[in-house]
Amino acid sequence: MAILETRKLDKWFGGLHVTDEVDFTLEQGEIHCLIGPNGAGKSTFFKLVLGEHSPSGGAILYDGKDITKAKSFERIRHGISVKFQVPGIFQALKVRQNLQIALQHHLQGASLNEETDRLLEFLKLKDAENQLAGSLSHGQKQWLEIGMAVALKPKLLLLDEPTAGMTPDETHATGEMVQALNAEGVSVLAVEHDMAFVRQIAQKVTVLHFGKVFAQGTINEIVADERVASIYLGEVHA
Ligand SMILES: Nc1ncnc2c1ncn2[C@@H]1O[C@H](COP(=O)(O)OP(=O)(O)OP(=O)(O)O)[C@@H](O)[C@H]1O
Repeated sequence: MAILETRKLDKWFGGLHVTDEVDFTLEQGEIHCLIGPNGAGKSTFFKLVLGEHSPSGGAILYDGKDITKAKSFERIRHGISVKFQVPGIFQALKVRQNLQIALQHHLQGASLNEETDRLLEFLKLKDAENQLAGSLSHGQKQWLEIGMAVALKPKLLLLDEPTAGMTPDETHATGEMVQALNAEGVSVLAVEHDMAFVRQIAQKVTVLHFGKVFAQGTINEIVADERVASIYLGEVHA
């Protein structure tokens, strides 16, 4: 069963066709990566799924329900959570306080503390729990941001370039976190440029090009596809 489906999803910005009749399916329990050259429309697709842009046409279904016209906060309440490229953490608060702000939406008292501890361990931030979030390294900030998204107990986690600016070790550790979340039942849609990361986590890959679905398959199928290689070299036009 699909947790997320788009049908002929369309978005124009003025005369620019940025999302072009995209039919996309993300199965329940899947880790699905969205790749494509700069300007392919990946972030726009994300924002359409989140309700930050309204589509020019087509439909978005989440867990079998039509959410095309639902507000962003309603989508989040139904279990869609997102980590954007730019950390949205509270820099002047401690790491622990950041997580508690997100967790207190559904937890209080002892269980709030227990879950904060569990999440700190999971994010490899236990030693940094009393540091101000603004003083964390770039990679640690990204993990805290993932933690803030995970704290909302999503069924579908959207990750926009979660490993941007990370070292290879941090990238690998992030992949392990995503896989652990997935093992707990979270479906994941990630926009990512780092192909090592995509290879590590993706069960399915969709390639966008000029706003259209250009190719879909396993990572091995995608890297073996010469047409996909050529769009990154700017040789193929839709
Ligand atoms: N709010 C907007 N208004 C007008 N044009 C926009 C807007 N947002 C994005 N675009 C344009 O839409 C196209 C797709 O942009 P988008 O950010 O979705 O691509 P992307 O695949 O995420 O790119 P990147 O990998 O560089 O982040 C680009 O040409 C961009 O300039």
